[in-house]
Amino acid sequence: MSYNLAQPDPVISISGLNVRSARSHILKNISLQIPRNKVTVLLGPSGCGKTTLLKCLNKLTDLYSELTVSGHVYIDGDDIINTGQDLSAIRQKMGLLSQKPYPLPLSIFRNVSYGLKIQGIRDKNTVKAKVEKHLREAGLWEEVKDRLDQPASRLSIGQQQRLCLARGLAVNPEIILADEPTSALDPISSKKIEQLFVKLKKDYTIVLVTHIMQQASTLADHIVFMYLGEVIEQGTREDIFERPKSPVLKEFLATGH
Ligand SMILES: Nc1ncnc2c1ncn2[C@@H]1O[C@H](COP(=O)(O)OP(=O)(O)OP(=O)(O)O)[C@@H](O)[C@H]1O
Repeated sequence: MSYNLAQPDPVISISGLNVRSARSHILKNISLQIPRNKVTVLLGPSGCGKTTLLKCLNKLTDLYSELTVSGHVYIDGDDIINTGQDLSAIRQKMGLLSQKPYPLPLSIFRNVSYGLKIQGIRDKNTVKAKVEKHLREAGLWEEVKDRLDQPASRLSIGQQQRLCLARGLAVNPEIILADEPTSALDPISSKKIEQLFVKLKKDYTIVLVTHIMQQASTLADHIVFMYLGEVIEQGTREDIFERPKSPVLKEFLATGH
């Protein structure tokens, strides 16, 4: 499957992005476009900067005073790196899924309604309908519909990860950022998350960090291969897996690191 990488309206456009710590140059002059309603996979060996790049997209880098970020990250045309814009408004555009699920210490229902509250939705019937909608989107409704008032902590880890996805979707994001979201999950739960991503890209733009090649080759529309803080190659999965150009990508495909 091929598509035009140079979309007229990429949801995220990055140019000249650099991240430095006192000791190292972590991201080196990254320029990249992330297409709308596609799955973009950030692929590369451990330590190449995938998570740092993901953190730049929702300004989580602000939490690390040791990091200096320069350059531009445009989300829907707004440069979030050089803006006085309210951070929570920027972050509301994005749902974040991390390696391990972190449900709130609340019931299953309230984990999802929490996201609705953030948006000021309080009408009881609307909240109920939206909680069901997002649990369905996250493929969890059938498993939890009879125990919505139970603590989220009683769910399996795979179910908790889908609950966190539902909670993220309840904030009505445009973009889902996922940092190795299946790394703590068993193969069946991992498969479920992968299948959800394929469905969700119809309505959301997904940026997924993984070093699992199988996952990249099943899910990705667009793959960005990173190495030592640089984008080395990007393209469709055919470009990356069948026609790799650079020696480091060839080596990574052959050895996994
Ligand atoms: N807050 C920080 N301070 C200093 N160095 C950092 C910081 N965060 C990340 N780094 C360094 O930046 C480099 C890239 O880290 P990052 O976590 O982005 O890599 P990654 O590709 O996601 O790796 P992995 O696949 O192992 O999670 C690493 O060398 C890491 O030690």
